[in-house]
Amino acid sequence: MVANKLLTLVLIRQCNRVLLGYKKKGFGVGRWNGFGGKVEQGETIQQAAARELHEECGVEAHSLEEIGLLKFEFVGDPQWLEVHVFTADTFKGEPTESEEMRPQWYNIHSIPFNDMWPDDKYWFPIFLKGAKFSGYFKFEGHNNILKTELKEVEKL
Ligand SMILES: Nc1nc(SCCc2ccccc2)c2[nH]cnc2n1
Repeated sequence: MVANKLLTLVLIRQCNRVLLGYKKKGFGVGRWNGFGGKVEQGETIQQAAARELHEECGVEAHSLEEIGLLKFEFVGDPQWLEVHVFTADTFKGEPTESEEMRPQWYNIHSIPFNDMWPDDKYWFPIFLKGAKFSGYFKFEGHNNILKTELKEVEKL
Protein backbone atom coordinates (compact mmCIF):
# COMPACT_ATOMS: atom_id res chain seq x y z
CA MET A 1 0.00 0.00 0.00
CA VAL A 2 1.59 3.25 -1.14
CA ALA A 3 1.08 6.00 1.43
CA ASN A 4 -1.16 8.80 0.27
CA LYS A 5 0.52 12.04 -0.74
CA LEU A 6 -0.60 14.70 1.73
CA LEU A 7 -1.69 17.99 0.17
CA THR A 8 -3.43 21.11 1.41
CA LEU A 9 -6.03 23.43 -0.14
CA VAL A 10 -7.10 26.78 1.33
CA LEU A 11 -10.26 28.63 0.30
CA ILE A 12 -10.60 32.17 1.67
CA ARG A 13 -14.30 33.07 1.78
CA GLN A 14 -15.73 36.49 2.72
CA CYS A 15 -19.50 37.05 2.59
CA ASN A 16 -20.33 36.47 -1.07
CA ARG A 17 -16.86 36.08 -2.55
CA VAL A 18 -14.13 33.42 -2.65
CA LEU A 19 -10.43 34.01 -3.35
CA LEU A 20 -9.16 31.66 -6.06
CA GLY A 21 -5.81 31.48 -7.81
CA TYR A 22 -5.03 30.79 -11.46
CA LYS A 23 -2.35 28.05 -11.46
CA LYS A 24 0.47 29.28 -13.72
CA LYS A 25 2.59 26.10 -13.66
CA GLY A 26 2.86 22.61 -12.23
CA PHE A 27 0.09 20.32 -11.07
CA GLY A 28 -3.31 21.67 -12.12
CA VAL A 29 -1.78 24.34 -14.39
CA GLY A 30 -4.36 26.46 -16.19
CA ARG A 31 -7.10 25.90 -13.63
CA TRP A 32 -8.52 28.15 -10.90
CA ASN A 33 -8.15 26.59 -7.46
CA GLY A 34 -7.65 27.36 -3.83
CA PHE A 35 -4.11 27.78 -2.59
CA GLY A 36 -2.14 24.78 -1.46
CA GLY A 37 0.47 22.16 -2.05
CA LYS A 38 2.67 19.68 -0.27
CA VAL A 39 3.13 19.04 3.44
CA GLU A 40 6.85 19.13 4.28
CA GLN A 41 8.65 17.10 6.92
CA GLY A 42 8.30 18.54 10.41
CA GLU A 43 5.21 20.67 9.78
CA THR A 44 1.62 19.96 10.58
CA ILE A 45 -0.94 19.86 7.78
CA GLN A 46 -2.41 23.13 9.06
CA GLN A 47 1.04 24.77 9.16
CA ALA A 48 1.63 23.58 5.60
CA ALA A 49 -1.70 25.07 4.51
CA ALA A 50 -0.84 28.46 6.03
CA ARG A 51 2.66 28.35 4.51
CA GLU A 52 1.44 27.52 1.00
CA LEU A 53 -1.23 30.24 1.19
CA HIS A 54 1.42 32.81 2.10
CA GLU A 55 3.92 31.56 -0.51
CA GLU A 56 1.32 31.52 -3.28
CA CYS A 57 -0.54 34.80 -2.70
CA GLY A 58 1.14 36.65 0.14
CA VAL A 59 -1.63 36.59 2.71
CA GLU A 60 -1.60 35.28 6.26
CA ALA A 61 -4.83 33.60 7.35
CA HIS A 62 -5.69 34.22 10.99
CA SER A 63 -7.32 30.90 11.70
CA LEU A 64 -7.69 28.05 9.28
CA GLU A 65 -10.58 25.66 9.85
CA GLU A 66 -10.45 22.21 8.27
CA ILE A 67 -13.70 21.70 6.37
CA GLY A 68 -13.02 18.90 3.92
CA LEU A 69 -11.08 15.76 3.15
CA LEU A 70 -10.72 14.71 -0.51
CA LYS A 71 -9.01 11.58 -1.77
CA PHE A 72 -8.02 11.31 -5.43
CA GLU A 73 -7.02 8.17 -7.31
CA PHE A 74 -5.60 8.47 -10.82
CA VAL A 75 -5.81 5.33 -12.98
CA GLY A 76 -2.32 3.88 -13.43
CA ASP A 77 -0.80 5.78 -10.50
CA PRO A 78 -0.48 3.85 -7.24
CA GLN A 79 -0.11 7.04 -5.20
CA TRP A 80 -3.37 8.54 -4.06
CA LEU A 81 -3.63 12.24 -3.20
CA GLU A 82 -5.10 13.12 0.19
CA VAL A 83 -6.16 16.76 0.13
CA HIS A 84 -7.01 18.50 3.40
CA VAL A 85 -9.27 21.47 2.64
CA PHE A 86 -9.25 24.52 4.92
CA THR A 87 -11.16 27.77 4.96
CA ALA A 88 -10.74 31.19 6.62
CA ASP A 89 -12.71 34.40 6.39
CA THR A 90 -10.08 36.84 7.69
CA PHE A 91 -6.49 37.35 6.70
CA LYS A 92 -3.61 39.80 6.89
CA GLY A 93 -1.98 41.29 3.77
CA GLU A 94 -3.12 41.86 0.21
CA PRO A 95 -3.55 38.97 -2.29
CA THR A 96 -0.56 39.25 -4.63
CA GLU A 97 0.41 37.34 -7.75
CA SER A 98 3.27 34.88 -7.35
CA GLU A 99 5.21 32.66 -9.74
CA GLU A 100 2.65 29.94 -9.02
CA MET A 101 -0.69 31.70 -8.76
CA ARG A 102 -2.63 34.76 -9.90
CA PRO A 103 -5.24 35.55 -7.22
CA GLN A 104 -8.74 36.83 -8.03
CA TRP A 105 -11.97 37.23 -6.08
CA TYR A 106 -15.01 35.40 -7.45
CA ASN A 107 -18.63 35.97 -6.50
CA ILE A 108 -20.01 32.76 -5.01
CA HIS A 109 -22.69 32.76 -7.73
CA SER A 110 -20.12 32.83 -10.55
CA ILE A 111 -17.46 30.29 -9.61
CA PRO A 112 -15.55 29.36 -12.82
CA PHE A 113 -16.20 25.60 -12.56
CA ASN A 114 -15.44 25.05 -16.28
CA ASP A 115 -11.89 26.21 -15.56
CA MET A 116 -11.44 24.25 -12.34
CA TRP A 117 -10.83 20.61 -11.45
CA PRO A 118 -14.01 18.68 -12.46
CA ASP A 119 -14.64 17.42 -8.92
CA ASP A 120 -14.96 20.95 -7.53
CA LYS A 121 -18.52 21.40 -8.83
CA TYR A 122 -19.58 18.52 -6.57
CA TRP A 123 -18.11 19.60 -3.24
CA PHE A 124 -18.02 23.44 -3.64
CA PRO A 125 -21.78 23.77 -2.87
CA ILE A 126 -21.24 21.96 0.44
CA PHE A 127 -18.31 24.27 1.25
CA LEU A 128 -20.35 27.36 0.31
CA LYS A 129 -23.22 26.43 2.62
CA GLY A 130 -20.77 26.12 5.50
CA ALA A 131 -20.91 22.34 5.88
CA LYS A 132 -18.06 19.82 6.04
CA PHE A 133 -17.43 17.08 3.48
CA SER A 134 -15.46 13.91 2.79
CA GLY A 135 -15.04 12.66 -0.76
CA TYR A 136 -13.26 10.25 -3.08
CA PHE A 137 -12.83 10.75 -6.84
CA LYS A 138 -11.31 8.26 -9.26
CA PHE A 139 -9.79 10.07 -12.24
CA GLU A 140 -8.67 8.86 -15.64
CA GLY A 141 -6.24 11.57 -16.64
CA HIS A 142 -6.99 15.02 -15.25
CA ASN A 143 -10.38 15.60 -16.88
CA ASN A 144 -12.43 12.43 -16.58
CA ILE A 145 -14.03 11.27 -13.33
CA LEU A 146 -14.81 7.53 -13.34
CA LYS A 147 -16.12 7.25 -9.78
CA THR A 148 -17.47 9.71 -7.22
CA GLU A 149 -18.15 9.25 -3.52
CA LEU A 150 -19.10 12.36 -1.51
CA LYS A 151 -20.87 12.92 1.79
CA GLU A 152 -21.47 15.75 4.17
CA VAL A 153 -20.00 15.07 7.59
CA GLU A 154 -20.61 16.60 11.01
CA LYS A 155 -16.98 16.33 12.02
CA LEU A 156 -13.81 15.63 10.01
N1 LIG B 1 -9.67 21.49 -6.17
C1 LIG B 1 -8.90 20.41 -6.48
N2 LIG B 1 -7.60 20.43 -6.15
C2 LIG B 1 -6.81 19.39 -6.44
S1 LIG B 1 -5.15 19.41 -5.98
C3 LIG B 1 -5.21 20.59 -4.63
C4 LIG B 1 -3.94 20.63 -3.87
C5 LIG B 1 -2.83 21.21 -4.65
C6 LIG B 1 -1.82 20.37 -5.09
C7 LIG B 1 -0.74 20.91 -5.79
C8 LIG B 1 -0.69 22.25 -6.05
C9 LIG B 1 -1.70 23.09 -5.62
C10 LIG B 1 -2.78 22.57 -4.91
C11 LIG B 1 -7.35 18.30 -7.14
N3 LIG B 1 -6.82 17.14 -7.61
C12 LIG B 1 -7.83 16.50 -8.20
N4 LIG B 1 -8.97 17.19 -8.12
C13 LIG B 1 -8.69 18.34 -7.47
N5 LIG B 1 -9.47 19.38 -7.13
